[in-house]
Amino acid sequence: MIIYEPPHAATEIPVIDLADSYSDDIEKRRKVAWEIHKACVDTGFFYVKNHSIPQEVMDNQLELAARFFDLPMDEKTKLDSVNQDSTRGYEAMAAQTLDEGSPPDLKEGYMSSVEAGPDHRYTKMNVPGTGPNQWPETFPDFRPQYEAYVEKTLDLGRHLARLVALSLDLPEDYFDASLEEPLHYCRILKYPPMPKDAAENQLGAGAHTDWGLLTLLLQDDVGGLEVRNADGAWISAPPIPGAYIVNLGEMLPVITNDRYKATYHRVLNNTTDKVRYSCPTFCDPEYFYKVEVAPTILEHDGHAVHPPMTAGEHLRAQFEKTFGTAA
Ligand SMILES: O=C(O)CCC(=O)C(=O)O
Ligand SMILES: [Fe+2]
Repeated sequence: MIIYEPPHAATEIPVIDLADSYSDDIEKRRKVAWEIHKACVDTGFFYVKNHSIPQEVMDNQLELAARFFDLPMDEKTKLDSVNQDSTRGYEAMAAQTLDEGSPPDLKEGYMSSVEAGPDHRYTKMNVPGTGPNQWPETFPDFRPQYEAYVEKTLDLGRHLARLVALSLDLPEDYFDASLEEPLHYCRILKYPPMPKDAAENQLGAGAHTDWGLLTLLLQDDVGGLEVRNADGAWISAPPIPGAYIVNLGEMLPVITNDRYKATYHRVLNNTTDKVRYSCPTFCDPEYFYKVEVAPTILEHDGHAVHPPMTAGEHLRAQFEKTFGTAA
């Protein structure tokens, strides 16, 4: 049983070594899960090292991002996400405002999600916001490399979800079925150096929380990510070579009756002359999975703090909270 304790205000983000989490020895896996438990309660953010993704794969993905953003503008705008209603594709500079009421974010992006062609069950069931991805025709290597990268991060997401399950005294496979075909989103982002004439409170990415289950963030060596701790102070999440940053989305407070945090974060690219590239993968349960308080938590608390919703409804509600129902 997990008793509620108020979180400590973290001054730095913990680094969790995943090596033992791949062990056959359950006690070793539990120890790693306990580290994850503490990080989820205190910060909602942690680094993982000794994970399953080779350095070369990480480097190649950031290089792929740079090559994509170097495509001629008319090639990128052919893939503009505003051309269809599934939010997949190219996101022009300053097209998104993650912190409502702030000036637009100083970033350019591209996003892929579940490849839902005419035969996909989501298409047949008229799931909102679904559809095929938009891949650049003049860059044929892009799609296979991008898709292979997504698969690797989703595998890491599944592994981390097993540790999160253990960290909540749940069966290790608690999330497995929901993550067989995750409702994932994978983005590449390009942040130019912050311009001198940026508007007040105009950032690379405005302060926001993520919406789903787990986010796995790959960032280059430029830095600029900041995370808000339990005291409301912003602490920096500098690049650590070889490590991923993992953070919890808004589904985990629902599952844990608010024990685990979906933490605010933001990006400033304050270096004078370097572009920053990053690649977050949002690993979320499939559309119809019921996001609800976990049985171990319910047993202890006797009630659910948040109403249950399907993963799809939850993401839609988060989207509308951020962009309004008109979006
Ligand atoms: O680029 C980053 O470091 C963070 C991006 C992010 O927080 C997001 O896309 O949700
Ligand atoms: Fe985020």
